[in-house]
Amino acid sequence: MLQSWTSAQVRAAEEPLLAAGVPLMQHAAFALAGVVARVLRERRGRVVGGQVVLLVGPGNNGGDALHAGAFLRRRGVDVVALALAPRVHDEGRAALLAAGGRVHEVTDAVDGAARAGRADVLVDGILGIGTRDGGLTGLAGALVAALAGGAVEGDARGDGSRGGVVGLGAHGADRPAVVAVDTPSGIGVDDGTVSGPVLPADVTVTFGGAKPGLLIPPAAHLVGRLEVIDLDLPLPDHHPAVVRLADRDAAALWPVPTRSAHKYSRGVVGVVAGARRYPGAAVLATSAAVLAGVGMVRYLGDVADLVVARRPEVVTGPGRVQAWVFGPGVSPDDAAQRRRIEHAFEGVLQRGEPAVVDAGALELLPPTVPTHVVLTPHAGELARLLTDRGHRLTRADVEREPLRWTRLAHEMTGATVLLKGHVTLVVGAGGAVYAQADAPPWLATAGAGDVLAGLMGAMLAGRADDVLDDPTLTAAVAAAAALVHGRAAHTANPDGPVTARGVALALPETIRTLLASA
Ligand SMILES: NC(=O)C1=CN([C@@H]2O[C@H](COP(=O)(O)OP(=O)(O)OC[C@H]3O[C@@H](n4cnc5c(N)ncnc54)[C@H](OP(=O)(O)O)[C@@H]3O)[C@@H](O)[C@H]2O)[C@@H](O)CC1
Ligand SMILES: Nc1ncnc2c1ncn2[C@@H]1O[C@H](COP(=O)(O)OP(=O)(O)O)[C@@H](O)[C@H]1O
Ligand SMILES: [K+]
Repeated sequence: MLQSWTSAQVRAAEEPLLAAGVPLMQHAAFALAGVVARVLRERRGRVVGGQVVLLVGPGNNGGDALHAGAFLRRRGVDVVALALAPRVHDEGRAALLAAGGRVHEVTDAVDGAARAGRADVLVDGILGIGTRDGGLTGLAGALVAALAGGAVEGDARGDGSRGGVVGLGAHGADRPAVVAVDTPSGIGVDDGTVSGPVLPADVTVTFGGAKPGLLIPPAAHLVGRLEVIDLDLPLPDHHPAVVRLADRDAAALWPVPTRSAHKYSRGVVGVVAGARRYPGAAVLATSAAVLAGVGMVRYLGDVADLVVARRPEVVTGPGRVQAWVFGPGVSPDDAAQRRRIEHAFEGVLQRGEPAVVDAGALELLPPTVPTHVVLTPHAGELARLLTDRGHRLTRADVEREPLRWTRLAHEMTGATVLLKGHVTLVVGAGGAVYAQADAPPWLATAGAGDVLAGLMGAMLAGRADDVLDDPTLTAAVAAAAALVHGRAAHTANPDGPVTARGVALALPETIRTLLASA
């Protein structure tokens, strides 16, 4: 499990250690230097003679970079610090100079970007957890915009004149590798927002514990490989701000049948999905539930013949269920499906049956529901859900601030809310937040959401009693389902195209491997 803490939580945790004289910056800088040396070795085969440029801001983040530069200098690395503020960390600056490094005061963004572009490794020590709202501005902003965007020199100067391209470009062995100190500078450290230029990192070396913005999009896309340096900070272990589950966490949440299990004790999942116009969604959702392993799958809808032809294990017609899946391939103006879902919601509200509410069923949601109801919108559906409740939003608004709007949807509806995307966010009881990044982009394909809904329904059916006993469990189960879904896409076809059906078919093998790894 990867846990993360807000800037305020990290500051509170470091306070007693700093008061006791623990040299946290030295520890952080030493570890940072180790990572930079490793990156130099990966790129050039050796550390000695490597060219490192430090981008140094006004605070302790810059101090980390300067001290790391001093350590690297002693290992024979050529280190130049580009000071991007009138004053940089005094001790760090002195340490770098004493070790034979150089400090260059930058006054011109284009000149700074040109110097930075020549490095083997660029260390981004402009801002860390001291970042105020608004992202990078001024000289640092212009320099990073030039580097990150491949901007034309004149653009970076802001004077309209044209010159050579100084940007890093998207790829290429010639561009410097970027190592971010604590966070890529300029991101919203606590919420993952990006409101100005940010240098995308190849590696982010974060201290004490991860920060929420490193896990939440859009900033999460700029982090590269994340390395967490443990500084033994007394962080509130039971109250991380955002969590990312690992395989073993998902395995521990999986409903594994005991020897005495029978099909009813393992759980029945009821699926209200599909229509004559969208029959495939019913097949995919029921298939995923069957293949994820559940006592029984009960299908309610108009395409029962097709579902049974494709999945003979499925039973049709009403009866008892332990958990529901509502909505894949359902249009809210389909009167028969609407009636079935509204009727089933009575069980959800009265008997506490957990439910996954997807696609067309999102529009049939009662005003408020318990947390054992999981909404699974994509960004467009979340925008519509909140617009219907008085917040006019577009898909782009949701993509800019996914945590904010997922949280609001949880607060307004009471449901556990899972926002689908490259990073899948879940906000549940008590405001717990999960951010899963397990899926390849190949998973962005029609029907993949139907598979997620069916798979999650199977998990909830298997743990229906536990979910009722422990309201916090629903969000964890939803996050685990997202993890398994992403892993199944990798299993279906590592690094290549996948179909939703292929992802469903990969579930048994994925779950077996997951349980074996625990
Ligand atoms: N926690 C730990 O355990 C450890 C933490 N360590 C390190 O300390 C780092 C935090 O250092 P920090 O507190 O000095 O803040 P930092 O991010 O360097 O920036 C502060 C300066 O930036 C300025 N500024 C802010 N926003 C701005 C903006 N948008 N645009 C322009 N300027 C802006 C701000 O100005 P002000 O708000 O004061 O006006 C202030 O001058 C942390 O990330 C980690 O690297 C390690 O050394 C040891 C272990
Ligand atoms: N860029 C991406 N990278 C990885 N997974 C993605 C990406 N975009 C979407 N996904 C995943 O693909 C699935 C798509 O679901 P959804 O949008 O509901 O499609 P459908 O309704 O066609 O089934 C979700 O699980 C989502 O998390
Ligand atoms: K930084």
